[in-house]
Order: sequence, then C-alpha cells, then structure tokens
Amino acid sequence: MGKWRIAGISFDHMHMGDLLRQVDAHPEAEICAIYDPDPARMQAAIAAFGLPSEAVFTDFDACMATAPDIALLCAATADHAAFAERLATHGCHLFVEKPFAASVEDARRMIAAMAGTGRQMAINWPLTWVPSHATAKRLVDEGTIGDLLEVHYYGGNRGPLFHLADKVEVTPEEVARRKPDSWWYKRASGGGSLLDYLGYDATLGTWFLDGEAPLEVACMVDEAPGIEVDQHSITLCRYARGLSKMETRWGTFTDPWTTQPQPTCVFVLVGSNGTIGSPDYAPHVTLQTRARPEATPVPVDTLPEGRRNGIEYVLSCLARGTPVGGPLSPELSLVGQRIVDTAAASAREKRTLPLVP
Ligand SMILES: OC[C@H]1O[C@](O)(CO)[C@@H](O)[C@@H]1O
Repeated sequence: MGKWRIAGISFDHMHMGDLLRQVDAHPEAEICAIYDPDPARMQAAIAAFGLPSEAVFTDFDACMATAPDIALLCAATADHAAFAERLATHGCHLFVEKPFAASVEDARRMIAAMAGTGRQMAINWPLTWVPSHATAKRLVDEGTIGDLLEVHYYGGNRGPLFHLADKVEVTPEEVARRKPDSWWYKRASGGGSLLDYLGYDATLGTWFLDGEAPLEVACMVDEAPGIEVDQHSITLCRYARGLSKMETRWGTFTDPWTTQPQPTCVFVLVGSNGTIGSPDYAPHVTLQTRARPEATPVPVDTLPEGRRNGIEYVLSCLARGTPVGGPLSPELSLVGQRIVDTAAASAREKRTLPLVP
C-alpha cells in the first residue's frame, strides 16, 4: 500500500502545525492537502513542510476533492460537529484534535455522522503521549497503587495565545493585540479554559479509572470583567469510590512545557495502596507505596514506536485494522464530554448536578 494521504482541515487550533509535523515525520504518511479560509494562517505550515500550491486550499470542497484517507480537524471547538458531518460524507477517517466537541449533543452528532461509514474517528488528547502520564497509567494498570480511589488534576498554561505550533512563544504585546478577535475568547466559538482543558482531565481521568463515570459534578468558574469566557474552573466529581477534582487554568504563572508553575500542572492518583504524582512533561513520576512510603522517583517509560504521538498511534491502529482505544476512542471521550457538559451547566446554575446522560 502507498502512503496514508492526510489532509489538514482548519488552522484554528495551533496544534495543526504540530500534527502536520508528525505526519511529515512519519515514513508511511504524507500531507496531501491543507485547508483554511484564511491563507495567512497556512503560511507557516507551507514553509515548514515545503507544500506545493496545489496542496493548499481556501475552498473546503476543492480540498476534499484530493480524496484524503484521513482528515485532521483543528477547527474551533464549536465547529467540530458541523465539520465532522461534512467530512463523514467523504469516506475518510477522522482525526479530531482535542477537545471532542462543544457539547455532548455535538459529540453524539459526530459519532452518528461517522457510524456506518466504515471509517474510524479518533479524538486526540496530546497529554496521552506525555511519557509521565503513560507511565502513570501503566503503574495503575499493573496494580502498583492498588485500587484507584481519587484522581486530581491541575492543568493549563499561560493562555492559548502565548504559543503557536511547535510551542513557539508569542510576546505579551502580540497576545494583547490578538485577544479581542480570537475564537479562544468567544463563547459562541467554544472558547474558555473549561472547554479547552477540562476534557483532558475528564477523559484521561476516565482512562485512569478504566471507564468509570462520576455520579455527580459541581463546578465553579471565574467571572473576569470584560471577558465572556472562563479562564479558571474547578470541578469536583463524586464517584461511587469517592471524590476527585479537576482544575483548568489559562493564566498559569509559567507554561508547564517551559517551566512548571506552582501549582504544578500534574495528575495525582491516589490508590488504596499508594499514590502517583505525574507532572506534565516530567522525566519521572513520583511513587509512594505502603512498602515504601517515602516519595520515590520512577523514571518515565520510553514510549515504543506507534505510541509516541497521536498520528503514529492512529496510523498503527488503521494499519492493523483495530479500533482506536483509550482516551482517543469516542466511547471514552464521550464520558469525558459528559463530565464537561455537566460541569459547564453546574457553573451556570451554581449547584451540584447529576452527570448528564
Ligand atoms: O490552551 C491552548 C492550548 O495549549 C495547549 O495546552 C498546548 O498547545 C493545548 O493543549 C491547548 O488546547
């Protein structure tokens, strides 16, 4: 078989540049087309990957006429469902960059659109491929900390406009210039830290908990004057096994991939026989067990080929004809989306709510 032909649809989310880099680096894949209504937003990718003008489109249908095997979707969150419905008619697999959707209803529209096409949909959560979190999941699955009882997460960054693809930094002056027009700060586009980040915590949390869903959810968001979206949210989830909490923040003191801020961006997993601390991008996780209660660093695993990033993983599943699993599966991501929707409703109504169906 020839190479997987992959089209990049929409450059709203800066991760399009990172995903195209993963495609470009993959020996069995090639970028066949990119699409965005605004040519300026595609310039960096055109230059980085030497894309010819025939592969660059400002018209969606013309782009899809290249008949890609896989479409990568990096649209504003509120546009995921409409794009998925259009893409599903083109017979390609769909790779959606996080988050899943703006609502459970939209997520189910996406699942319904892809059902019966014979093609797969994957929702990529990049933190899945961070070695510390993958190592934490392995340790949980191996029973190292006994039964998992609590998941705690603090996640975020200085704000979505402070970096571009490849984590290229943007100056505070440029951030201030872009902020008034940016989709990230518009409610109707699916902006805000809760929609951007809670899906991470909720979906990876559900992965650590082997798919178990909470019973009820309570959430509070900040209300900054002059900003219509939240930049900080704290969510409590009551599971049959106890309480977990998930916090999202745009406005961390530093970006965790440059210098870990305080509070640390981290998953803390508490089990019946131990605990694991897994900071984003850390070279080791910290393990406590009953036999060895002192905090012990465990070097992170080297992720094997096929599991080093979302593109590698999805291509390896497609090559083997197996369904995508873990956090990338629509089933698990839908549980995360149900937590996100319940949290958003809880914050609006200022009360605890049962998990939405
Ligand atoms: O907050 C904006 C974006 O920044 C990241 O943390 C890293 O690129 C993404 O996961 C998030 O969607």
